[in-house]
Amino acid sequence: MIVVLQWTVSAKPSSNLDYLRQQLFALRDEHVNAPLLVCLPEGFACFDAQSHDLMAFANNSAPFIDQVCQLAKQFNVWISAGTIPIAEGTKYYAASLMINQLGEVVARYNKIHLFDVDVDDAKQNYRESNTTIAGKDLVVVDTPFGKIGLTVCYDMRFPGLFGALRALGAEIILVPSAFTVPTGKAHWLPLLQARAIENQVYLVAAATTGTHDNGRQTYGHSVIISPWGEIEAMLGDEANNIVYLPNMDKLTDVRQKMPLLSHNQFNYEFKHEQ
Ligand SMILES: O=C(O)CNC(=O)[C@H](CS)NC(=O)CCC(=O)C(=O)O
Repeated sequence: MIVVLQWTVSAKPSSNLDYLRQQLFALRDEHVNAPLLVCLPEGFACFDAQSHDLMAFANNSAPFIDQVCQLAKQFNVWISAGTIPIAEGTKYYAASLMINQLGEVVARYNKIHLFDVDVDDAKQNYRESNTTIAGKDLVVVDTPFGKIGLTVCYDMRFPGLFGALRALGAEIILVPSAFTVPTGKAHWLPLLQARAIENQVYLVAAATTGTHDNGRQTYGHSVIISPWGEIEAMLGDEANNIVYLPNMDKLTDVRQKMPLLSHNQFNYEFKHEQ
């Protein structure tokens, strides 16, 4: 089973851990026997805090990561740990960790495409690269749920990344997100549906939602989309969860009937810009 947790992520890491712990308790009562992959939003550790606070957290995020790992072990679940800032020098990576049910970090993807964009909302100018280092490596990780490709939020606008993950064997692609409201209204679903359809993968997008501590708003609408592009489950802008069992036979069927990977005549190249 895939579980998506959507909530209004706080700037306070301990509040976010408390929320995660509460949800894991509730899930354990409801889904005792099924193996669970619990997907958390982008920025779920420490959302949009003042930049010096975020940098301080990023410099010492290991204890927080340990606590998330302990929760995975305690509740016997896999956790897609949305993004956690992990410092290198004076900036940090927006790292998406995959943690197994033993509490081990089995994969780490650093967000590749950084959101340096002007948006018509209250914040207006997003310059993620001021604080964040762009990742360079593609990650597909073997799990009991399938082969999972890792991406983050703004990455969803770059089909080359998703095509490359599919070519590496991805069956499910995760897109933990913190979308703006105007871009979400305009693009969220069509982008995710296109990425699912063209790559014939399940797409799982866990998003943060609502008005955050500093007044910034995010779009919510966490969603799971099938390899045929169907919206299998979607939330609104309230805090809520999705619990969903993907059907891998359906994925195989879609790929067999329309073999896009072998028909594709184009390759994208990954340009390392730095
Ligand atoms: O800042 C944090 O704490 C967490 N990270 C984010 O909120 C990131 C970087 S500012 N947001 C996005 O990538 C939005 C993309 C988007 O909205 C679009 O592509 O339209």
